[in-house]
Amino acid sequence: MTSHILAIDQGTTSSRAIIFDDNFHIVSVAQQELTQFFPKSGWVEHDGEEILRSTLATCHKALDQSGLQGSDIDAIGITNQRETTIVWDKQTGKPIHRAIVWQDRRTSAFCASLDSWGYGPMITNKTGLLPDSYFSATKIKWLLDNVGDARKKADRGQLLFGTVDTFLLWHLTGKKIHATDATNASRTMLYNIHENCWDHELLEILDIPRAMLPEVQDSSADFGTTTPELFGAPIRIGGVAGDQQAALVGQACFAPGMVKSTYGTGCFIVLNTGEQPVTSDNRLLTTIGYRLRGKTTYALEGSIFVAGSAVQWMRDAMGLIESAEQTGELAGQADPDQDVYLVPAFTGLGAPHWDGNARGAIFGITRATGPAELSRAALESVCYQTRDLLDAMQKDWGKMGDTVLRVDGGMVASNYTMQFLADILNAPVDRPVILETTALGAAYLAGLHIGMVPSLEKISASWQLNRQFRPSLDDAVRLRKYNGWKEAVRRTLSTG
Ligand SMILES: Nc1ncnc2c1ncn2[C@@H]1O[C@H](COP(=O)(O)OP(=O)(O)O)[C@@H](O)[C@H]1O
Ligand SMILES: O=P(O)(O)OC[C@H](O)CO
Repeated sequence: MTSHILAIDQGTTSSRAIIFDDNFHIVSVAQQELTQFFPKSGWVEHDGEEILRSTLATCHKALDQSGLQGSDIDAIGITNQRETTIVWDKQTGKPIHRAIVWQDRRTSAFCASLDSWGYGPMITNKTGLLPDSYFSATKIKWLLDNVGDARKKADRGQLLFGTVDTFLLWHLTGKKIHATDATNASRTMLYNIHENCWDHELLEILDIPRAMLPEVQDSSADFGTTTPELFGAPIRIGGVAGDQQAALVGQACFAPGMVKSTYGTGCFIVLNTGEQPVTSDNRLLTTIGYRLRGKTTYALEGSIFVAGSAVQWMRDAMGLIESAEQTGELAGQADPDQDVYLVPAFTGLGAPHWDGNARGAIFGITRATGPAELSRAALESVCYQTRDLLDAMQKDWGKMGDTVLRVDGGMVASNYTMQFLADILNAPVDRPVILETTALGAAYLAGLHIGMVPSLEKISASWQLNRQFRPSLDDAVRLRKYNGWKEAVRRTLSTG
């Protein structure tokens, strides 16, 4: 009989559930968009209960569409938007506040203080990260300091913290399992990635009770079973990883030097650096790529906060397009003589600038500029930022000469964007057959745990190319365009 794995991919834009068969072919997909709340400039929130509801709804829908029962599913793998912070009441399971999303900048000033108090190098040494509001730690502190009697309750052990994986695990297992995996833990700015444990000094500085934190497991491990009433039968949960690390697994980037870039709401480039963590001199993050059988594989990561969300902004806030797909077609019609640049610093700029105070800007508009030029500028901005990060990685890692970038995520459906990416990088870009690599990675992790996937080698052998985009832009044009981008960024930085 065929085996099946249900992958839950709880992303920033939407919750998705995907059922894979034992050849890791997709059997069914269900998706539900998530409400985005922007209560103040630079603040971004989600409703934790909506995250749970939409996740369960998509799981049920994927099961219905496939004609399968809960008892036909051998294991669940969970992957999630990372850093997004939920604090909930242990008794009721209800969040004490909306989830503070990874993009939220409300703790920027406090992070700048951490830096000015001299904690920056210690934080980087221990966690591989920089003191930035992107990560969970200062979001937890904000919740404890600003929500009613949260601090008192936390001190009494009545509150729990989790990233989205942990919150889902808690509810899927009937409030039994309070756990996360090493990849998610490595994004909290509270986890010592070298010693593989929560760091007491950081917890003390941020005044966060240790008892709120989940147990940290391998990415492929026993995460408990779902309560029988949810899907009609208990299902084992065998894999958990943050979405960017799950994509690293789904893209089979297992050898040091292999690199993937995922274009969803944001864009995240992750380079496998093997068993040794590499410290960046160029403001990239050192993070955990995956932890299997107690062995940690490290990665260097560059994080861009706005990728597909620039396209969403064009659609929802500006009303310039009706659907995301339209941007590619419009970009192809844009006037080649107009050098229009969009720097989408809607919530600051991530790597390698880390400027939380920068805000978006458009340069080079004339009376003739319209939706076509703006669409092109939005799509190209993602490619320029990828080049910024790969240049930084090249400096840190130094061995990226013939690296081929493996891409995935919603935005890589755009041929225009992928061709421009290859052009501006002057390097090939490989798009795989399965674009749902994040979910695929979570399914592989669950499959490894239950023995359905024998080895990482087997995963590598299964990776299939859909299309390779090869650079075809004239060198002089590439240089002119990229220099124009760098100038646009320079003028956008809050320090500039
Ligand atoms: N054809 C397309 N062209 C450009 N952008 C696209 C296209 N299709 C989807 N997107 C963008 O990709 C994002 C969705 O990607 P997805 O991987 O589902 O995101 P997430 O995992 O962050 O929820 C959206 O922001 C959307 O605007
Ligand atoms: O939801 P995504 O796919 O944009 O990913 C969000 C990242 O995990 C944030 O670090």
